[in-house]
Amino acid sequence: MLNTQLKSDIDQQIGDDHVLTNIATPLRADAFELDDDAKIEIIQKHFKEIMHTLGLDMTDESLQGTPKRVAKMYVKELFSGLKPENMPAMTLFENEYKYSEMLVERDITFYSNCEHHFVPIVGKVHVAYISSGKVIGLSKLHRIVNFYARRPQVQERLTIQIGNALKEALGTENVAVVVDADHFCVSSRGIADQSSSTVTSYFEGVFKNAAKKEEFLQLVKLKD
Ligand SMILES: Nc1nc2c(ncn2[C@@H]2O[C@H](COP(=O)(O)OP(=O)(O)OP(=O)(O)O)[C@@H](O)[C@H]2O)c(=O)[nH]1
Ligand SMILES: [Zn+2]
Repeated sequence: MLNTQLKSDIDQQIGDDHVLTNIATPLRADAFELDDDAKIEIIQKHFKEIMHTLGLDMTDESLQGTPKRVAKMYVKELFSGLKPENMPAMTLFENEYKYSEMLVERDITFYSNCEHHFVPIVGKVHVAYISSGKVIGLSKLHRIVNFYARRPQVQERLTIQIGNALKEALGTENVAVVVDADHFCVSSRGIADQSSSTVTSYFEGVFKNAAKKEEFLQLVKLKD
């Protein structure tokens, strides 16, 4: 039930100013008309063409399997989070202990891909929430992060999608997210800076309050 709601609503949320903020990944209406096998078949064909165009000998034994491998990896792994049915099921529990402080799950490792260059974004996500009566299985926090990471992404959208999904799943406004990531489009090409990282944040509910924000940042040790 909750999951159905998540699937249908999660990409469109009412923002702070009650303006509809569209943070949906831009997908066409017919995005899921083809099944995974059909997508793999088509991507494989096109990827083989790309490799051929680069001048690679596609009869070479080591290269032959690459188009299929890449196609499968795109559909089943790297971009599996495009498919709403891959949204993780949420396990919620009663907050039996009446724990009322923030819960922080820090250093959640994620692997995503930049939608501008299709090269990796690798980083850590730190999330926090304050229970409104329900608590969530800790692994589900990781699964939500990974679901949205498994899409072609920009970091700003990834951050908001994770935050909105947590708010929806937990039925609370009190959610914070910080994403700290290395973009290979910045480090391995282009400007080729290997030492910078990109930090984005999402603070809703009580986390807009300076003291709560500070407490969260202290707990994830982003400060000092
Ligand atoms: N805001 C934002 N920008 C990103 C993200 N990932 C990559 N970019 C940037 O998107 C831009 C892509 O736009 P272009 O300037 O057209 O691309 P480009 O010519 O390859 O740019 P260079 O990287 O400067 O060579 C680059 O500046 C990237 O650094 C992200 O998650 N968020
Ligand atoms: Zn990029």
